[in-house]
Amino acid sequence: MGTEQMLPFSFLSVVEDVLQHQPTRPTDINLPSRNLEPACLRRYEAAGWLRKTIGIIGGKEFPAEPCEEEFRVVEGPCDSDAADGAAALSAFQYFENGGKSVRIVNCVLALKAYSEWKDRGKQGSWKHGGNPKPLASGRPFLRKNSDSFINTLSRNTSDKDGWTSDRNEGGSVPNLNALVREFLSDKKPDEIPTVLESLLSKVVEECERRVLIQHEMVYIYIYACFFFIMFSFIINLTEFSVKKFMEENEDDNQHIQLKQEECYKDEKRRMEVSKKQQKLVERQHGEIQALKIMAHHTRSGMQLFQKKYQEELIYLSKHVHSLASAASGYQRVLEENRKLYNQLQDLKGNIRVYCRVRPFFGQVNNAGIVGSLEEGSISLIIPSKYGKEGKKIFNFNRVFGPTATQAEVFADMQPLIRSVLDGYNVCIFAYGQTGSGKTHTMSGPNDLTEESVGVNYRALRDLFLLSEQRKDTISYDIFVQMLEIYNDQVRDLLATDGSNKKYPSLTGSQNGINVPEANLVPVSSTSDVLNLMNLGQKNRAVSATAMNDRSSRSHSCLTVHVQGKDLTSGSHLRGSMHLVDLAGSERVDKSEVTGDRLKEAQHINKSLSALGDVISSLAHKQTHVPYRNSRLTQLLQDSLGGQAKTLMFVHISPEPDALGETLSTLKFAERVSTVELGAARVNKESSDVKELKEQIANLKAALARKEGDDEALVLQPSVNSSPDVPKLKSYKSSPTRSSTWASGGRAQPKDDSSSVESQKKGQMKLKRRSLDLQDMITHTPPWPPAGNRRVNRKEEDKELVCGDWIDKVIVNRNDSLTSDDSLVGQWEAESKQSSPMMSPNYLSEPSKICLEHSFKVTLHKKDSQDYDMATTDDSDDPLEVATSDSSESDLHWQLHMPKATGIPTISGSKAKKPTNLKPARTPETRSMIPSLIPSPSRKQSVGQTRKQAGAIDGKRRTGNAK
Ligand SMILES: Nc1ncnc2c1ncn2[C@@H]1O[C@H](COP(=O)(O)OP(=O)(O)OP(=O)(O)O)[C@@H](O)[C@H]1O
Repeated sequence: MGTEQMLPFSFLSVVEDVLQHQPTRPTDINLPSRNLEPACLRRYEAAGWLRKTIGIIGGKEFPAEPCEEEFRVVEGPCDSDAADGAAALSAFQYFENGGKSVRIVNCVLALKAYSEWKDRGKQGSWKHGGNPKPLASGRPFLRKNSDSFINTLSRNTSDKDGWTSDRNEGGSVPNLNALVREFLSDKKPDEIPTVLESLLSKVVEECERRVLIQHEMVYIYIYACFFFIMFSFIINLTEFSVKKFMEENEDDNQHIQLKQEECYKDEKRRMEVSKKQQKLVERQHGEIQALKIMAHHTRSGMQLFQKKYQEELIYLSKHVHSLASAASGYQRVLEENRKLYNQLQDLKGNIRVYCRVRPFFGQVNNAGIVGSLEEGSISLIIPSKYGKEGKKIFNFNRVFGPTATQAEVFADMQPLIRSVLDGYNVCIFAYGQTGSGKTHTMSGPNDLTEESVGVNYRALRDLFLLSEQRKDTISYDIFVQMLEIYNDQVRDLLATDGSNKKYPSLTGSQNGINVPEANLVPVSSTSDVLNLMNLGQKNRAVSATAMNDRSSRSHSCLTVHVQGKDLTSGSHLRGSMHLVDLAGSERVDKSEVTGDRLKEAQHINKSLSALGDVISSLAHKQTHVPYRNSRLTQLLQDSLGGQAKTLMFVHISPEPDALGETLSTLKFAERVSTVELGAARVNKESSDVKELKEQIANLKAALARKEGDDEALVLQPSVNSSPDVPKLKSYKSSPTRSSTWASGGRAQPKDDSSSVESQKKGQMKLKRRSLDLQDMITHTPPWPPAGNRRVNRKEEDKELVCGDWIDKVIVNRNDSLTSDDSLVGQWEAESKQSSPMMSPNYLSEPSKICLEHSFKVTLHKKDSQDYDMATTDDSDDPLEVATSDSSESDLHWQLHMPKATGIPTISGSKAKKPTNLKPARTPETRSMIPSLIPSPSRKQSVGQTRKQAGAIDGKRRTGNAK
């Protein structure tokens, strides 16, 4: 029992198996595994029991996997329980793996398993040796678990009913009793004990074997289960681990995925960024390319531009060069223009006017009434009380501001001064109200320095310099006179004897010397000049002390006379220069003075207004210029008309309270600047001319002497009976005068202010002067005395002809016949009174006219060229003939007169009359020339002309009487 209980199988089954496995008894399904052959299986198969033999259990073939078939045969080695167990295990595994049915052949354990499976009511079929039936579909009968299987086996072993019922149910398997009977039925009784014994022993053996096998199986199962469990555990564990790992990894994966996604996104972003960058790079590349192209273009453009620029630069440099040369040319042209302008001025004889503004006393930067200063203009700021408020502009040749230095002022007038050495007469006078700086400009301030010396000193220094430079070609003699005009009286400032000598009337110019009686001092150096200036200032100061500082109320005149001799040609030239410092131009009413001061002011006014009148007459080209209205104009006569170059320095004060005076000063100066004096003439004559002139002078002197002798016989009583007539001064040099100085002078025609009485006196003078001239001819040195004689003769002639002073006027070749005739008439009227020889009656005599005609013809022939020039140019020889004592007309006169007259006596004297009858190209003489031309029209009109002349003369005398 115990064994049974212990055994996992039933004894009966063992018996049954032993019985069944008897080789003698065939069985359809009992396939002893030990001897089961494949042929047996095939037989089963052929019987339809097996659909397919899957494998051979026993270690050779084993179904590794479930097949598609419904039935299966699991055949084990069947030689041991272990093999059965293994087969069963295979079957279980088969089910486990999803197999649908199994047929286990000759497998005890499998049978037991079937039994257990049956007990559970599982569906399916289990055939052991029976006809196989198809199993219904369903779950496998065995559990997966090995432990449960083992338990099942244990239970099945003790469960006999299950087995039986199964057998019964099948009906095909005989029970043990039947088996035993069947086994014993064919045995003999005597064999039974042995058979039983052997059967028993077989059963025991079988039992023992099975127990053994069962034990082994148990162990094997235990091990197997253990391993299985372990394996399952490991597998589960592995699965778990794998799952866990998978789960864990899932996070990681998610993380990684996220990261990857992020990375992907980053990558994507990076890709996008890189794409963008790529695009940017591409774009920039494109731009760079474009820039490169542009740079290339620019470079080529630049090169082109550079090339063009260089070309232009070259062109420009050429242009600039040409411009520079043009500019320098322009400068030259400007300079040339300036020179031409000056020449034009010279030709026109315009009085040049320079304006100088004195500094505002005590206020350095105060311009006062001066608005603006330019080179040639000045504007004054005019307040309303002086009329129209605003700026008034005055134009002059030059304007010097308060800062202008003495040197600058002198530089501009230097050429003018130098022309003195070329034989011109020059007059520079300073005009302006008291205190405006006239003396400062002309002489300089009281404390003289090298810089502050005035134009007087500078002019003389310049003259010395130039004369020194020219000494190889021209030898110069320079003389100086200093005169003062105070209260219309001339005084010699260079008198050394303190005589304070006055010259109430001026007798006329002698060789440009208006006051021959005054000291004429030779100078050869600047120190000489300074000494003389000092002397002049001293004399002036003496007078000033005596006469209550009259320096500003007198005109002072420094006259420089220059005589030059060309050492090569022998020609002579003569120039003079008046440097005049006028008295203040302020009005009398303003100064509110009385007594002597009033008288002084009146004289100043008179002289300045006479100056104004002269200038006005010159400006209006009037035929009559009233030079003799004042000593001042008389003194400046040579320099204010005809041949001189004249410069006026107008001075103004910038102080507002001087505005009225400044305005009138500037207006006057502006008027002066419009005056045309006619072209300046150089006082130059060749040695031949000089010689001839001397001869003329000699002849004239002889004629005059002869004439004088004749007249003396006639007029002796009347001359002697005229004690009032002043004795004519001889033209001998003063003690200080140079021995070389030509004291001969040109007699100026008298102006219309002279009275008829003076004409009579002139006749007296004529006689006396003729005597004097004879003296001079006898006693004076060859050249200057000759000139002297000539000039005196000429002067005498003029006086004889005119009998009165005829003011010098501008030469105007367009003067109308009427004016010519009027002048002729005037002359005739005057000459009628002055001398019977000059009367129209005399002129009308046929023989005299014939004489005149022959003279004129000769003169005309000889001087035709000159005369022609005279008709086209104001600065022609006839003017020289008319106005200059170096005139060549004298020469012709000398040359032709003897031929014409045959005797150089009174007829010659009379023959001079036609000279005075020249038409008024210059009223003095030029006017006479046409009258001598045998023009029918002119001749026809002689009577008429004379009538007109008589009428005008009547008028004039009336005027003179006034
Ligand atoms: N350009 C100048 N620069 C400096 N000082 C000057 C200038 N002009 C004139 N003066 C000064 O002004 C003062 C008056 O000048 P100045 O005596 O020359 O005037 P004036 O017109 O000659 O007067 P008057 O008619 O009374 O002789 C002097 O002291 C002189 O030095």
